[in-house]
Amino acid sequence: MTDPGAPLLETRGLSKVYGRFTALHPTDITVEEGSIHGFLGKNGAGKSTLVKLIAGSERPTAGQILFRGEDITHLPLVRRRELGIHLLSQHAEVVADLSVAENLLLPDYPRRGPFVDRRAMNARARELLDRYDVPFPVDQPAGSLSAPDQRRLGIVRTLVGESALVMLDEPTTALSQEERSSLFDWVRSLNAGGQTFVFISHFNNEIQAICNRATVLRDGHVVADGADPRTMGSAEISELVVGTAVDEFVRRPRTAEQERLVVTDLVTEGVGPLSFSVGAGEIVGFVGLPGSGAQESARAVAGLRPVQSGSVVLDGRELRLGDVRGALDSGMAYLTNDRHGEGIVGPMSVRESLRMGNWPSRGGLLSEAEVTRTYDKYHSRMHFRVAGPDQPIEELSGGNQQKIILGRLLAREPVVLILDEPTLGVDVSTKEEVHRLIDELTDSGLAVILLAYDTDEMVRMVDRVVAFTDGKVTGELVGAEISADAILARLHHQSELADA
Ligand SMILES: Nc1ncnc2c1ncn2[C@@H]1O[C@H](COP(=O)(O)OP(=O)(O)OP(=O)(O)O)[C@@H](O)[C@H]1O
Repeated sequence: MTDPGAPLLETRGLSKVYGRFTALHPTDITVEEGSIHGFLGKNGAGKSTLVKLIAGSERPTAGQILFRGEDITHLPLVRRRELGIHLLSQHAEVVADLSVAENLLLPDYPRRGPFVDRRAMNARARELLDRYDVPFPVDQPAGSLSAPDQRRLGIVRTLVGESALVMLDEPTTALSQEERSSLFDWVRSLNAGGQTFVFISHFNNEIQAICNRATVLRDGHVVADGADPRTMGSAEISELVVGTAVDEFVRRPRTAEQERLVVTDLVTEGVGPLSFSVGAGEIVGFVGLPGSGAQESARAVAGLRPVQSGSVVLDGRELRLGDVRGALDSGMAYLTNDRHGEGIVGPMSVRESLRMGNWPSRGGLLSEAEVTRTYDKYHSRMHFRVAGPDQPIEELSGGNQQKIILGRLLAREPVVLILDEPTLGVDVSTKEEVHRLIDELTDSGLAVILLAYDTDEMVRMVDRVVAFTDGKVTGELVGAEISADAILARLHHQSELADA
């Protein structure tokens, strides 16, 4: 039985302390039945901690959780799932080599004697997917689905059986604009059917588009509960989240006087030949759909993809193709948009993580003082919310991990920086600080390639846009030609070409 507007979930004095660090101070919030409730806050504010406590994957230090008025604080995760409380966490991934049906019904497969009854399992999965209007074949490996489809599969999984409250922790990370809006349409239609959601995002426009309630956390404290974000402007939301007004950084466009990176006729695994260049001090935005060559060429230039032919010249020197180490040693730095797959060594401390692979030495010995200097420098610029320099990086919140990985690349003092979604999961105020930092570095000649789904971010940061279609460079926008509409029109034009 649902009762729209009634309290579905309440926390009373709920808190979480890790060692000497308080991630969540005693918290009282209410999530109403039938709402889409946003949890907002800067990196490390305590949003993931709160949803993990509600889901039961972390135990609270003190306080209570009430679900439909019943105290569930001491129920284990599986019992809460049976009540219909589910969490799709930040890095919830499907099991790539299990089929869609296996992922969906894991671990309760229908059995015939000791064996899994595949026919019954597939039929049950089909019925579930049909119910939510999701058209995947049930027997294909889940890993072959696109990123948003994997997200959808994750969500349908939370809806199997009893489902009352689905919490989505940054579900739009790495999704394109189109993929985001289709995910939103779907969440809205489920919500219209009575499903309650908690939604975490660093994008104000997503919060405004989808949430009808919001709770704002700051440094582990609730600073607002129950506000309706649809009635608020983006600047107002940012101010509530950060505590002060947030100035959007807009770069003064520059024209490069000297080429730094020149790529000619590059062919990499079915993409190309591609030719482009980036000047000293220039920021160039790469725009293109998957398979267009935008991301592929960026990865190939950094040595992360095999290259069949072509040349990459950095400051007049030809690089060996497909050689990551060589590219790195020549001053090329690449920020991945898959920080979990490529960027993190879990137990290493924050301080060490910033100099990993780039250890400073003094007289042949590791210079601890220099490692500390690097920490101090980026800590003050990027506002890591950490317990201290020796905290293991795996304990940090998602956005703080992203900042450490970016700091590590900058500490290498590269001459070419390739950034794939640099502010992924980074909060509104730090995003602006990251933009300022990159802008300053271009003053000393750093050449930057930027890939970003957020077109507003691109418009504010780049001097030039290079558009890719079907493995070729197909256009360029410069100066006043650069706008969100012009960039989207390029992308749209490309999808029309792809459909034709
Ligand atoms: N296992 C842990 N041990 C120690 N500290 C932790 C642990 N897990 C989380 N923290 C700390 O608790 C704080 C809150 O983290 P949380 O993941 O809830 O932040 P968040 O608001 O979700 O941030 P983000 O937007 O970056 O994902 C962070 O400062 C984090 O370092």
